[in-house]
Amino acid sequence: MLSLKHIHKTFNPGTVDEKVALQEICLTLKPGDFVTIIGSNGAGKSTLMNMIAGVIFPDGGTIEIDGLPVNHLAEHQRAPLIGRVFQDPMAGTAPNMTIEENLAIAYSRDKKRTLRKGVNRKRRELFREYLSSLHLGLENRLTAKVGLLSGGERQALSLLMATFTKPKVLLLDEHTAALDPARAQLITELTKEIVERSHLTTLMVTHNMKQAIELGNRLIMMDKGRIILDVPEEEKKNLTIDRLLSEFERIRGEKLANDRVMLA
Ligand SMILES: Nc1ncnc2c1ncn2[C@@H]1O[C@H](COP(=O)(O)OP(=O)(O)OP(=O)(O)O)[C@@H](O)[C@H]1O
Repeated sequence: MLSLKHIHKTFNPGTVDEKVALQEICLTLKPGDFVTIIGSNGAGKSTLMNMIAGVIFPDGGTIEIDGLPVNHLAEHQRAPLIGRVFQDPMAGTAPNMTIEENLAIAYSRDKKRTLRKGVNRKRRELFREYLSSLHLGLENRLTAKVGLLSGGERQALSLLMATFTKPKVLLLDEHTAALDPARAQLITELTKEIVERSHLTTLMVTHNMKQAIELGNRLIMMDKGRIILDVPEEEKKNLTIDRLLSEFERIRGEKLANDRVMLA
């Protein structure tokens, strides 16, 4: 479903600011795989997500989504294939538009131009049904401006919008990190529910090791632009934070000096 082969990226090559962000990344996800990604600051996690989304392009290597080579497709050309939720709850929705208008945009993402009709009665019913799956009562607030929603409500809506059209790949970029613990837990549970229900192929970046262990069927750890650990489903079931930390120490020969990663 998602295949990355020998991906390299160096920012500002040949200058004093040269930075190798990704090196020799090879990663294949089967349909329905839910992979969590952890790693220290600057490990290359966001660069990897941006590369899959088409925000930045690799210097070398190939990216395929659902068998389609996408290396040279721009972000908007890949958009029908990809759902993405960012850390900032404000990032995925338009604050001055209503809930139903936001949903209408998400709904039309993979439709032909002729089918883009905005909101009608049939769609409103569909939106209500989808919103009620969030258990937040948003189905009764279809005409409320999104800017009025709380951070947690808005992130739940972003998640719904990103997954509405069942994208080939779902990218979750620390999407619970900006929420208080209760809201983060709610969004974590919704994520699990939606990903499982729609069998979505998912990559989730998180700094929370507990969350990385609990969610998904595979875990990868990145460091200095490389994948340094890839834990498959069976091993992941017995994984603990202590084991992850000692694996990091074993591979790197040093302790993981990163408070944000330790927060779990
Ligand atoms: N546009 C850019 N120009 C120059 N350097 C960049 C750019 N984007 C990222 N980098 C550098 O590439 C490296 C990888 O950054 P990236 O944001 O992917 O790390 P990350 O694992 O997401 O880190 P964090 O957990 O801190 O968000 C870092 O050293 C970063 O400074």
